Amino acid sequence: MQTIRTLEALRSGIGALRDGGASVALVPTMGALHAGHLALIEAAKRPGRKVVASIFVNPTQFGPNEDLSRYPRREAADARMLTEAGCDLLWLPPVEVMYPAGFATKISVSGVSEGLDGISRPGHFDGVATVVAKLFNQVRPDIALFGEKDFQQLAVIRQMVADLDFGIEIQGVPTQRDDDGLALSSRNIYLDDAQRAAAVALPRALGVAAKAIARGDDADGALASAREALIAAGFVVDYLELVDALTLTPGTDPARARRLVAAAKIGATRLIDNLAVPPREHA
Ligand SMILES: Nc1ncnc2c1ncn2[C@@H]1O[C@H](COP(=O)(O)OP(=O)(O)OP(=O)(O)O)[C@@H](O)[C@H]1O
Ligand SMILES: CC(C)(CO)[C@@H](O)C(=O)[O-]
Ligand code: BAL
Repeated sequence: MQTIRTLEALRSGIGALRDGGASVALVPTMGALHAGHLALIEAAKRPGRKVVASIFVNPTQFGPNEDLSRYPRREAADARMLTEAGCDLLWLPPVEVMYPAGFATKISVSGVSEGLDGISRPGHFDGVATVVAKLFNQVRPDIALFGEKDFQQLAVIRQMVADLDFGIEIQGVPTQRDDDGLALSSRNIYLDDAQRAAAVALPRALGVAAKAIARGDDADGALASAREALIAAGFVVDYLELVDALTLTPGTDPARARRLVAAAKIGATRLIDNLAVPPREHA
């Protein structure tokens, strides 16, 4: 696997990968890789397709009081994991390559980016959309893969790609979880043992609520119980909502696919998770 840090080398590296007619898949990440990221690499692999991963801790998607400075950085271990996983090229741009002096453009996706994390993390999705658009223009992949763990991010990117005619296929990959159900996340390393043990309440509460709502129980009651379970486990709940899986607006129509989405803090660590609530037949 080649590790590349300049745009010139990236251009020739991608050109070499495409030699002979291969297509290119891109897996954008912020590094500190875990099995969730490797599932994206695995899902990207196909005969006749080369896999490019990017690692860039994007400053513009972090709020002023967020964890940019302490976000885990483990370049060498990440490169080893990607090599073993069969990745063909690692794009590791320095911050001055992504945001040279005078950089002045912002991509802002309205609608799907406005609720949920869009409220709690103002400017976050502008930062994500802008850096992903840059990564798309730099790598020019045929397909890009993103995790469903960041469900709203996936919706924002799908909207941007459709609106701006990127012509890139976007594939969502199901959330990979630890044995007890906690979604894998680079931020899980911030949790101490007691917090890690308590964190399992998040997928559990979502699981109980999703089942109740799917069988037709009162959704507001199920959401309230889930919030109470999180508080009892020591979380401060940011949001726990039932939304339409496509528009991310309140999910009141049981005949449509819905998603339970949550963000909650345990200590200083903010975790997110979500679960599908399938449409009810004959609803
Ligand atoms: N558990 C997971 N299952 C599937 N995909 C995942 C998982 N965790 C992260 N991803 C995906 O990997 C890509 C890169 O994510 P990122 O590098 O931010 O990792 P992360 O674990 O989500 O980090 P963070 O803890 O900062 O949210 C995103 O598309 C994200 O949705
Ligand atoms: C998509 C992404 C790489 C953009 O910085 C980031 O938000 C992430 O890792 O999910
Ligand atoms: N995994 C999404 C990136 C972020 O939280 O900033």
